[in-house]
Amino acid sequence: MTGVLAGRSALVTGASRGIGRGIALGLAAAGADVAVNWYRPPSPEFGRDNGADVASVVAEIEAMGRRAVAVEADVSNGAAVRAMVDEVVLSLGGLDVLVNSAGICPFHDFLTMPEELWDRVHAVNLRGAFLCSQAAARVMVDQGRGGRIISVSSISALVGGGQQAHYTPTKAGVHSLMQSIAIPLGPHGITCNSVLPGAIGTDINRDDWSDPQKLAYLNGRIPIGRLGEPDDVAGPVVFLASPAARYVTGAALLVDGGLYVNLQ
Ligand SMILES: NC(=O)C1=CN([C@@H]2O[C@H](COP(=O)(O)OP(=O)(O)OC[C@H]3O[C@@H](n4cnc5c(N)ncnc54)[C@H](O)[C@@H]3O)[C@@H](O)[C@H]2O)C=CC1
Ligand SMILES: C[C@H](O)[C@@H]1OC(=O)[C@H](O)[C@@H]1O
Repeated sequence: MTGVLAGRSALVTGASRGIGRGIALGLAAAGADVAVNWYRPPSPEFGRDNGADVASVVAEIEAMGRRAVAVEADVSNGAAVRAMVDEVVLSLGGLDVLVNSAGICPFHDFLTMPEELWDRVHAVNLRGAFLCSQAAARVMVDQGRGGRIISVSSISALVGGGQQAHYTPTKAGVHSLMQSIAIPLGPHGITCNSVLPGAIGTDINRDDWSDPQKLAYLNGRIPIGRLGEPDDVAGPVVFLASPAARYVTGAALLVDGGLYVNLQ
């Protein structure tokens, strides 16, 4: 889909690594200029510092001949999100595509789960998608040239996880958010959709997949025959961002190699 996004400006949250990084590179390969959101956690318990990672993503995008800008913000902080979107508009001259990819999943037992952990996972995954979507939509409406909002939900919007009682509701919520905002934004030519990745190899599941039995189980359930990679998610996101998807809104696209349908 080279060139289908030429002249468009995109913002990808959580783009310093993992799926967000893959999406940022995919959008740039399709012709978009890209703002790469990253986050510096207040302490290591909130995740690792992404300063070095984001510099390499910016460099890779610039090497493709596109403009790239790194924008730091905690997506759960409304003031920081609105300042980030203002900075993107100033740097790239507008905003046509938002991809909400920032997310966390600190695996935890249900019976001992602290309220604070529940709140943080919701703040980053769901409140963050709301804040970024609202700030971006305001810009898109003012610009008057339509737009695309795409959120990285999950197969976890459809199925449970024994260590994910805090996480799976946020992923169902993110998809529901896209459905609801598709209604007021449709008349402005702004489409709102979600992608639902299955099991994609990134930092978020590195510890969980260090159990060889779990890894073998997951591999065995995927009809396509392998775990996913960030680039597997980028293609469907580029499609949803492209003119070819102009009549797709409020939709959810499973990107899971068939994991969901393979019960037996
Ligand atoms: N890896 C997988 O199997 C799947 C992942 N997902 C979703 O994909 C998205 C990306 O996750 P991965 O790339 O897998 O994990 P990852 O851990 O590699 O990336 C997460 C990104 O979110 C950023 N982030 C975390 N907290 C943030 C905050 N408060 N503000 C801004 N950015 C923040 C991190 O800095 C990082 O760049 C998440 O929303 C996750 O829920 C969905 C389905 C499957
Ligand atoms: C973090 C998990 O391994 C991963 O995240 C998801 O959303 C998938 O459902 C997997 O559970």
